[in-house]
Amino acid sequence: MSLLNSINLGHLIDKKKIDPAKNPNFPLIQAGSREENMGKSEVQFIPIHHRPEPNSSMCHVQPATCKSSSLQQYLANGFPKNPAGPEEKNEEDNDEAEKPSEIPEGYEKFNHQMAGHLSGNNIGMLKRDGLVLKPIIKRECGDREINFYEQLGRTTDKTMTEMKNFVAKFYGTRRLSVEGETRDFIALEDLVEDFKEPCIMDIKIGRRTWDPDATLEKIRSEERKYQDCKRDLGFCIPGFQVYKLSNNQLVKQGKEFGKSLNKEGAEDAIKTFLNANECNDATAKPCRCLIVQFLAILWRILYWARNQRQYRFYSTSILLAYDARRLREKTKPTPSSSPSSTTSTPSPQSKSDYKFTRKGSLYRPMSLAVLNKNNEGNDRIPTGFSGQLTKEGPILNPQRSSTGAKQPIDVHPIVPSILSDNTWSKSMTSLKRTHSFQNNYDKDVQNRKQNYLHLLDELCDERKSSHWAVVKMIDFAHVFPAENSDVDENYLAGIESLVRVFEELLMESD
Ligand SMILES: Nc1ncnc2c1ncn2[C@@H]1O[C@H](COP(=O)(O)OP(=O)(O)OP(=O)(O)O)[C@@H](O)[C@H]1O
Ligand SMILES: O=P(O)(O)O[C@@H]1[C@@H](O)[C@H](OP(=O)(O)O)[C@@H](OP(=O)(O)O)[C@@H](O)[C@H]1OP(=O)(O)O
Repeated sequence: MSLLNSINLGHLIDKKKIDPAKNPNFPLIQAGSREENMGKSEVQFIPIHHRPEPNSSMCHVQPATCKSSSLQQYLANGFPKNPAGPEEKNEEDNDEAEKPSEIPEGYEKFNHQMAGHLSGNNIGMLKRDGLVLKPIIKRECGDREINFYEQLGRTTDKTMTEMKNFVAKFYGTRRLSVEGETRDFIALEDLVEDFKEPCIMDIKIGRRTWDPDATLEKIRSEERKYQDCKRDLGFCIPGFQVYKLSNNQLVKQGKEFGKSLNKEGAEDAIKTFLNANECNDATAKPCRCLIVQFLAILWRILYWARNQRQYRFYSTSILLAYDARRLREKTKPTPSSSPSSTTSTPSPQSKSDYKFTRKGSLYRPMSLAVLNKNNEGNDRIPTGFSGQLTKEGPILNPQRSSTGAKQPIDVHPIVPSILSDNTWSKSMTSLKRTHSFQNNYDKDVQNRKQNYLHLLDELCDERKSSHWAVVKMIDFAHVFPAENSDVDENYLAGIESLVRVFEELLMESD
């Protein structure tokens, strides 16, 4: 049996007997077999989207002067250009300075790589026809990642099938001649292909970022990096870029910046990424519509991570991306929202009456109770949420009829008339109800998925149906089979923490 097959059949054999640390070849493919596989995979058809490149003039705009602390300044406007390193250069500089001489015909350099390896003379990932091509630098890492995508493609397991929703589509491998050398690449769906002004953040999940095969030296080097952030948040930020709405500048931050961040710095970086950290505007708030789009998927990944027991996801990342063009449209002041508008008469029960007031994390039962109760202790929005959160997720109350008799939970809640015109409230109601981690999750959530997506569409844009934010799991170079059937606590803790950060941003959002 090939080693590849032994992984595929991992759930049928006694996993306790598999100790990757004691099987240095596991899960490598036997010498030669990968070579044969390389280049054989066929490209599936992907439509080519012709779209204008982001306006290059955006990169010319100089950062606005900021009077706040230097970290704030860097977060808002980027580090000064030199001598800070290549990641602080703007996109145009990168094109100028690193123009690759020998990119194969028909391919382009992929300019939106936030982290990860470069090959040869600064050529990192390539792109073509809606695909990105990730260079295989270390054979064993490449083989592991390819194996993982192949297993995922074949899986019939329910939890792993669910995972396919969170992963870029895999299109096999490519062998290309780059700079006179033959190199192998992994072909993946380009997750930011459709974005006009792609804002992208790579968030590496887990306190532990080394795998069971790591040498002592590798363990030590990983433990030294992103120390504060990994310790306090269970994730770190190797890189991001953002098109700043305030000054139309593209800001890029790389590994060295990420390594300098502590918990507060990382949270600020996330706000910067969300265009919610304007140095000249202390009142800048995250866009609720954007946060909801991210959270909707992050919650599903959280639920998935609570269930998956087959793999250990070391050093994988969550890729967050959105289109600043759409955010700009969304945040444009409309006549009715303009303070000078004479036609907008505030309703006696305006949105602020329903503003969530909360201290601390949604993961504390008390804070959830506060979130959901008004001053009289009654349910603010009849979500059926009890105010109690177990490790398995929120507990829903059986509904009571006017006679006090318990009713089954209404899966199509009637939104009170006061809220019926408020898409946000409807979506929150739906989101909180679908954010059930009880056993009824699948039945409840999956059955109402269409309705739920519809609400999100409505929330994001009345006219356009497509979402403009993406959340995907990427980088499976260090995925190993689980040695026991426990959850991947390291991964789960990182995702829980990331969800918590976004839930807190949701409470701050406008
Ligand atoms: N499918 C994709 N679509 C768009 N961009 C992607 C995709 N996959 C990866 N990227 C971009 O490429 C970067 C590097 O990807 P990835 O982490 O997979 O590479 P790597 O070389 O394995 O990284 P590392 O050194 O952290 O192991 C990501 O930060 C992201 O910006
Ligand atoms: O050293 P860096 O700049 O932090 O980047 C590392 C590095 O690329 C490392 O490769 P290697 O030095 O161990 O060969 C990567 O490890 P893997 O190839 O095993 O994944 C790390 O992932 C990089 O770390 P990071 O991107 O988190 O800074």
